[in-house]
Amino acid sequence: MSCDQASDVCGSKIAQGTQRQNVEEMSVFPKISLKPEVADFLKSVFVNKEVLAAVDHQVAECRFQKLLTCLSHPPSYTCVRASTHLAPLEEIRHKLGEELKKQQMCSSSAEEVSVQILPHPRIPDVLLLPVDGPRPVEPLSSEVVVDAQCGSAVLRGAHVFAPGIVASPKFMKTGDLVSVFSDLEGKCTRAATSFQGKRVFVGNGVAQMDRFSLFCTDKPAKGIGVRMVEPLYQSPSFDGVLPSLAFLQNLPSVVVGHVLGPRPGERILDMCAAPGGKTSHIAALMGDQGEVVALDRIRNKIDRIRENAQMLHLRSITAYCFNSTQAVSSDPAHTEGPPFPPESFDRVLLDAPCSGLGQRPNMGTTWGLKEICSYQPLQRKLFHAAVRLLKKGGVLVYSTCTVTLAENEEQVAWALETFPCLTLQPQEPHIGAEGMLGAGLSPEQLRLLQRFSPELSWEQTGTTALSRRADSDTIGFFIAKFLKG
Ligand SMILES: C[S@@+](CC[C@H](N)C(=O)[O-])C[C@H]1O[C@@H](n2cnc3c(N)ncnc32)[C@H](O)[C@@H]1O
Repeated sequence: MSCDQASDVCGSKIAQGTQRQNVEEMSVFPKISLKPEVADFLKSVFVNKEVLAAVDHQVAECRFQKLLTCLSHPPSYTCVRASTHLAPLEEIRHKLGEELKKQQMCSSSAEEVSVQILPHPRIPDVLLLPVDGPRPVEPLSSEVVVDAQCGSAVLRGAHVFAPGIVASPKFMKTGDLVSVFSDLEGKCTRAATSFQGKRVFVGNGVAQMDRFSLFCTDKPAKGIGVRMVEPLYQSPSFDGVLPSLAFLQNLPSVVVGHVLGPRPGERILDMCAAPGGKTSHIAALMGDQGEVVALDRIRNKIDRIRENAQMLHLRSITAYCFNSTQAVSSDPAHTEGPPFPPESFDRVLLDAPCSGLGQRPNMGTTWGLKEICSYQPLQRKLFHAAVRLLKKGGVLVYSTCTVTLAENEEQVAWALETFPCLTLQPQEPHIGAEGMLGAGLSPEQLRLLQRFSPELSWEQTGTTALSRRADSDTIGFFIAKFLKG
């Protein structure tokens, strides 16, 4: 079934004319490009037996097709976590508005930049900035090609950084107006002068360096390579804007901190912490009173955790490079650094390494099924350590930024069976959808889970109230909260 056909099937549920118009308006990019084996696997997730017992085959297929479409598009809001441990929300909102106005004045397309900043109606430290797009921008004849990661960053408001550029016109000079294209499959040869492969247009900008500085010197080029003046999706660039007060973070990630519910004076473990977005949120929610232990296996990522803690003036965070699967010690006297004795922590966050298939915008991945399916065993090893390190009566939050059942609902079903001491808990706030059918969980259990599923509201984007749209048009994400009895 084609995407249009799938849309038509869903259209029977709502006003069809409006829906078709919105789907077309929003679908400026092709669906996320996946290896056929990965596309088949994902389809089997969204069109599974339990789902088919509850809804029509075409409805399930439609949800899957919409997922593929919305993954390649950016969410419609930029989410900023405000440092309310340092200043009141209104003050931060005002300062941010002033800073972004200054940015506007420096931009050549000043009048087009939106500075609307909305407080989230239910989350006290969230500010939302609507993303304007897709805008009617015409491509030019001069083309710069960037890698897919850089292309995704541009769609979320960034300028083009020089290391992301893979091709440029032969005689490109500083100040030239250029169109920027994202190389979807990573097939463009570095330093090429043109590229005809699979690519998408992400906007127009002004070259900040010539071709020679990009490709013909010994030193790798640094800094902004193209300053975007007409991005397809317009949202402010946060590079260096109020670094201690405004932290860019996806909305579901901010929800994780609140769901964990840390209290001043507690001892908290963040098992997979880098770059420290959630670690710093936890410390801020505790008013920097207590101890937040942050572990990550990758040494150079530990510096990022420390830098973020310093930038946000948080002293209660201690970061260690450590493999969290080994974080339980048999020596009860060893309490300083990792490994720790069992039952050392009041709350544990397991924001697990995952296949990342909820990230947006993501125009394509070259990963095969082997990579996509490699995370479940690692997540289970980490889960074992998490449960042992948690005190009785303590809270464990498990989260991922992916959409598979294997890494989400199936992990919950496995955890409930493996650890009889765990019970699922309600989440506050609960602004996402409930868990997905397919892992044998009961309706009550599914209601306790929080799955951010942008595909569920994709066609309603044009008509839904702003705050509801911000809650639903997010990255794909999953949260489960357990109590250890
Ligand atoms: C989803 S990211 C964490 C994002 C982070 N919680 C945040 O909000 O900024 C997963 C992290 O797990 C780390 N990781 C993977 N395996 C690990 C292990 N065995 N022990 C500790 N960290 C691990 C990765 O290096 C990666 O930084």
